Amino acid sequence: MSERAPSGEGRTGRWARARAALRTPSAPGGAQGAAGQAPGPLVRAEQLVKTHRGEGTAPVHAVRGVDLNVQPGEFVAVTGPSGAGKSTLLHLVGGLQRPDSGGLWLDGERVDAYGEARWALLRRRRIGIVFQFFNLVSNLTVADNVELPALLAGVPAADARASRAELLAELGLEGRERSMPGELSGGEQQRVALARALVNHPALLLADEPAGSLDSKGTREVLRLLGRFHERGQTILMVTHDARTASAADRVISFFDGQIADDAPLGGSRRGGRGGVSGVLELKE
Ligand SMILES: Nc1ncnc2c1ncn2[C@@H]1O[C@H](COP(=O)(O)OP(=O)(O)OP(=O)(O)O)[C@@H](O)[C@H]1O
Repeated sequence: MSERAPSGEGRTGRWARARAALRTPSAPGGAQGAAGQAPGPLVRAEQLVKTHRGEGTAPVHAVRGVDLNVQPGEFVAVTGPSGAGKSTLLHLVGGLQRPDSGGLWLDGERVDAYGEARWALLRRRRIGIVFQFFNLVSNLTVADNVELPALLAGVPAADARASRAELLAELGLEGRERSMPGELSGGEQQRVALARALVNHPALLLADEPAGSLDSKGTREVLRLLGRFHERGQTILMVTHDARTASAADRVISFFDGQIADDAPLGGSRRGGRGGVSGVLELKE
């Protein structure tokens, strides 16, 4: 790819450019605030409400009036017990589900009323998502899985190939391009899923229990990689029920019964702990 740097700095340079692009003035109040102003939140939610209604079952009030700001470059974990509504919140932010009421802004643009087609475009260009069970396309090779979102976004095939090669090398998957997902370990599959989520250089990476089906070695590896991309400026919003996984983030939101019960930087005065991937690695060693 023509913009590849020769010295192994390819992705670092690209992340720096992605960060710079994020800060280019365009929308008032968004992450791209006017020159000289502090950037606004990349994600802003106001009074988000989502109730699941199934036929013949009682409505479930999964998200009950949530206000949330995620700043560019933050690594935020949403943690809480099973059924608290964490995944529903993540799905709302990623447009996989629509709120019943409330407002949602991404990069300063109001998106809660977007239809499916606009959301699909937005996700393709600006949002990467990793899921607990990887969700790779089982009959496509590793290479094709990673290139697919780039090709769908209209990236020329040669550039998609170059990005895929660069990411797979970075994620320790060189030589596995022709493998099928079923031939890989869980940890390897999650790394492929991470490559796929990052191939279009999304402004926002959403992760739903990214280590939820991995053993301790796979968990350490995935959290280390998330930490590495975060250090380069990647904004990450991750949900997990596991406090140790959450400690990889630098801000932890406790979610309980559809609402935010606590919101604090790890290592901040309220928690007194220490955030960051090195913290979780020590805990898991
Ligand atoms: N599509 C749906 N239809 C009906 N109820 C749903 C639906 N999705 C989630 N729920 C319910 O909404 C509540 C919140 O679910 P959600 O998956 O958001 O919680 P969670 O905190 O992510 O839980 P877990 O950690 O177990 O994944 C739960 O009671 C769940 O059963």
